[in-house]
Amino acid sequence: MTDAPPSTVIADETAYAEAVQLALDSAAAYYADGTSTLDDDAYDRLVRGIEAYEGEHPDQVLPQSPTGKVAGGAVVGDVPHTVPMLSLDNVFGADQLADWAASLERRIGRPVTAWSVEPKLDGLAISARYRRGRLVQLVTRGDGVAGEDVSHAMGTIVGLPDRLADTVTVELRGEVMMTAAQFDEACAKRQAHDGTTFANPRSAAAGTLRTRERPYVCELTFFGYGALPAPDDSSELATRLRELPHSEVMGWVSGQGVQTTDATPVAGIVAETLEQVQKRVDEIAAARPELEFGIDGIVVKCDLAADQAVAGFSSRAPRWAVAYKLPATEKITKLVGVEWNTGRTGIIAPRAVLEPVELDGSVVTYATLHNVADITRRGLMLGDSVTVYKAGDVIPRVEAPVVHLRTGDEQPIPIPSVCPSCGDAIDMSQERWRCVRGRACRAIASISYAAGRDQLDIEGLADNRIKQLLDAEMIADFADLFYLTRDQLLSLERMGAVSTDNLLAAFERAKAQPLSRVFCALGVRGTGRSMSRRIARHFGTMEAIRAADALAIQQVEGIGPEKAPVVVAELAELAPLIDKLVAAGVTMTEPGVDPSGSATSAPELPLSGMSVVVTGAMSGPLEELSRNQVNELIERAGGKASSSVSAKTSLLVAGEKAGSKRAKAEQLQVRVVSPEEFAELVSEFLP
Ligand SMILES: NC(=O)c1ccc[n+]([C@@H]2O[C@H](COP(=O)([O-])OP(=O)(O)OC[C@H]3O[C@@H](n4cnc5c(N)ncnc54)[C@H](O)[C@@H]3O)[C@@H](O)[C@H]2O)c1
Ligand SMILES: [Zn+2]
Repeated sequence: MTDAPPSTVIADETAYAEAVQLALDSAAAYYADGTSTLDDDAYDRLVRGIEAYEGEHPDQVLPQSPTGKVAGGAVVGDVPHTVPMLSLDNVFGADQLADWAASLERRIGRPVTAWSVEPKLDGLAISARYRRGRLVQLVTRGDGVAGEDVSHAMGTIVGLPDRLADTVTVELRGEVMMTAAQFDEACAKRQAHDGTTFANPRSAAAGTLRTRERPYVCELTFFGYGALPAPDDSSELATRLRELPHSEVMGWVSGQGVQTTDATPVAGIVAETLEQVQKRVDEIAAARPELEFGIDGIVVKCDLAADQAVAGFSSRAPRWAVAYKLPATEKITKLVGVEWNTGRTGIIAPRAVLEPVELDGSVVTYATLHNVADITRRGLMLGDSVTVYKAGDVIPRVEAPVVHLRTGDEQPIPIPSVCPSCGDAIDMSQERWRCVRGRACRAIASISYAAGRDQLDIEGLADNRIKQLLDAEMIADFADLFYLTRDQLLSLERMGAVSTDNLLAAFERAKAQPLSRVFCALGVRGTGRSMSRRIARHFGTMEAIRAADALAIQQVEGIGPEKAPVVVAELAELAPLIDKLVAAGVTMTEPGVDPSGSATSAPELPLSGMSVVVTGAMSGPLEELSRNQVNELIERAGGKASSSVSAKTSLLVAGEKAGSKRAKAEQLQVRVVSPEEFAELVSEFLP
């Protein structure tokens, strides 16, 4: 988080004028009712682009440009502020913070010994005017000089009392926002009223604060971050507020019964050194995903009134404070689909498929939608532009549709009427839908997968047979199959002696499958057939795989730092199952791999170092093999099975009806062999 994020590239004067107009329109919508078409990241990139263009073409700067103005110059007000309500300058990382602090200390001519460090609340600034202890007026920030009267919102803002503890005359400044719970409720109310919703808590707060007449009332939250006496007030309190350190002013504010962030995990602190400031910045950033309200950075202020007074203000922002920005946690993207999955416990959960979007350091393609109620409560539709939230390690979630970006082409989201995994009924009595089979539902799918042709290849074990065995509680997972007795199987309905013996023989054959298939049967997330083969060939034994930590697992080609810990964690979870497999005598080694686990490409193997592609119909000794089995054969013989022909391909095995891959191989002068020739080459590895 050290560098400033990128900016929009502006090519010429026309593009510049368009960019300025877009920034003005967006900011006007953003501060008015939160209906901007841009997310914050896009807006910030745009403004940085405008700034960069203006730096290079100072003669072309338009008077209405948003740069250097409070609220991007897009807002006006008619209630003058007693003291301007300004913006904050930004820093992006520790180095920039240190530069800012150094220049501030040069300006005031002494080191700053006390820094106040607070969260930057992501809402709307408001000035709350109290006269003799009574709340008399609420004013928005506006253009910084004058704001808009929003006194109608009095009484709907938690944390902003009608009366203070003392009969004092004072102006409180702070942020109006919505907590996650308030946002949910606001969405539900609006959904019930006009079938639409708010895009995110900040725009819900903006819309709610500024709308005078709404048939429904939404609750807001206030957090104070400053108190100002009137400039001409010379009372004892006014003098005290002017002279106290910021942190003590905030103590006084909360003593008046006004909410501050004091009781939250991101309470303001006073730091003596920049190291301590940075430590608190990191703590606040780490706490962000769990907060009940949005923050978009950390505000660092000179705590001492004397330092603030000497530092003063620029026309746009105080010089004694700075915003340490955190990466955006929310973006607008498209909802392209909804998938339904039944989880381990039988819970049926929808998952949003998104147009990929970069968020807080990773690309997000899927996001949680929690449950059906969540979809209806938000009135989500397929094709909607949606706000997606992700911070740190939290699972990304779809916050809401951006209703004002609808085109009319949006479609209702299909809701399943039966369990997507087993086809049985859905228990809809709770908000979280469940398959009526509960945990057993997942078991059917995972056992059926393990028994599949490309895994343990257990012939004669159809899904209804698996259901029967689960219902009779003879098995709970696929390892239990290897413990079934002849008598148990015979006791099942529609199960004769012949099928019983066939099934038992299939179980015996399954025990002899190589490690790569046994591993694949485990169904570890992200490890399909070819990945399982790679893992098996890399480690050689199940013991070695189980002993591997994330770093060791990452040595396998194709497993990155994100996937490795998942594999390790899932294997740990599967330990009891694997133990049962071991005890049942299932094969736990990979043929042809040195048990030390190292050698995967011994030079004496016929295909070592070769990338082999197979296409067309197999014939001769390969005729009976599935494509997966041919691929296994290639890897046993030391080669790498690949699915497409490229310049890196060493060999194409082309059967009849080979088609385009053959043409491409010829064009690239890749060696082409028939299935028979290939069988000859790898004869000692044939199954
Ligand atoms: N999506 C859009 O179209 C769009 C348009 C305009 C602005 N924006 C977003 O708004 C941001 C600029 O917002 P801004 O001009 O309201 O604020 P700012 O970034 O200039 O910061 C100043 C504001 O910080 C707030 N604040 C929060 N916690 C505070 C604390 N502890 N102490 C002091 N102040 C605190 C106050 O409201 C203050 O007015 C941009 O970075 C952009 O992301 C988005
Ligand atoms: Zn089910």
